[in-house]
Amino acid sequence: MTLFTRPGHTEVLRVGLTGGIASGKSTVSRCLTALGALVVDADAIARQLQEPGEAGYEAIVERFGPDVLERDTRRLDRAALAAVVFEDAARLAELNAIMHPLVRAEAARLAATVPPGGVLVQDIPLLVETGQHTAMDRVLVVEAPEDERVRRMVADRGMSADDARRRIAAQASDAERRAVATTVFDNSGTREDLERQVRRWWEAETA
Ligand SMILES: CC(C)(COP(=O)(O)OP(=O)(O)OC[C@H]1O[C@@H](n2cnc3c(N)ncnc32)[C@H](O)[C@@H]1O)[C@@H](O)C(=O)NCCC(=O)NCCS
Ligand SMILES: Nc1ncnc2c1ncn2[C@@H]1O[C@H](COP(=O)(O)OP(=O)(O)OP(=O)(O)O)[C@@H](O)[C@H]1O
Repeated sequence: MTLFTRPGHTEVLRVGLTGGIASGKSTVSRCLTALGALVVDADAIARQLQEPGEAGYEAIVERFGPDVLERDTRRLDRAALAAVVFEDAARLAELNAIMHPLVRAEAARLAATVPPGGVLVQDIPLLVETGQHTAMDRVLVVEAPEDERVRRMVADRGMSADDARRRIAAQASDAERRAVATTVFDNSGTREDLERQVRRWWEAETA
């Protein structure tokens, strides 16, 4: 995919993309990738760092013990770890303290590959919670009604409604994200509606 460079600009436009779980961030990032942005996905980096032998995996096993591994494969049992951390704020803070510095370092390495005048989009679910919005030129927030997000998590990811609500409770609120947004995308309609909002934003920023 060729990266877009803004005519007449040499500086990189740094864009933070966030939203609550299952709000539609991946849909927005796919659209921005197709338009020519470099999208750096914090969830994908975190998962990669949790592969056996990687730094995140090693630190998690040391801190959380073998109960968070699948017995046969020795890979991280994501559901088991999620059950532990989304029930207990102190354990979630321990996991965040392990993962966030590692994710930031890898994200910075990838971000450095954007060309002058390019558009860098950092897709960070916890952008506001981790204070990283202050380093961005723009902050894009995707919103969808909470009940609809819970419905999507239950239907598409096999989560229980209680698990879905616990995960929402571990994140900032829509109001907290909205307070730092430069643009809010409304994903209460169709995917096409959402993509139309993204294209409109892109055209205004890159004209
Ligand atoms: C707890 C884990 C094992 C659950 O894995 P699972 O496959 O179920 O979820 P996945 O990683 O795909 O994340 C899905 C969504 O959950 C939410 N979420 C993930 N981690 C966190 C967290 N620490 N706090 C609040 N919400 C979170 C985000 O909205 C994210 O988009 C995993 O999310 C994890 O290791 N999280 C810690 C690292 C982290 O903070 N990642 C978020 C961005 S850096
Ligand atoms: N407008 C929409 N209408 C119907 N389904 C949608 C819409 N937008 C997104 N979805 C579906 O809802 C789910 C969540 O969307 P998506 O994966 O884009 O959210 P996300 O914010 O990236 O989630 P996560 O926080 O877990 O990374 C997906 O299964 C997606 O296909």
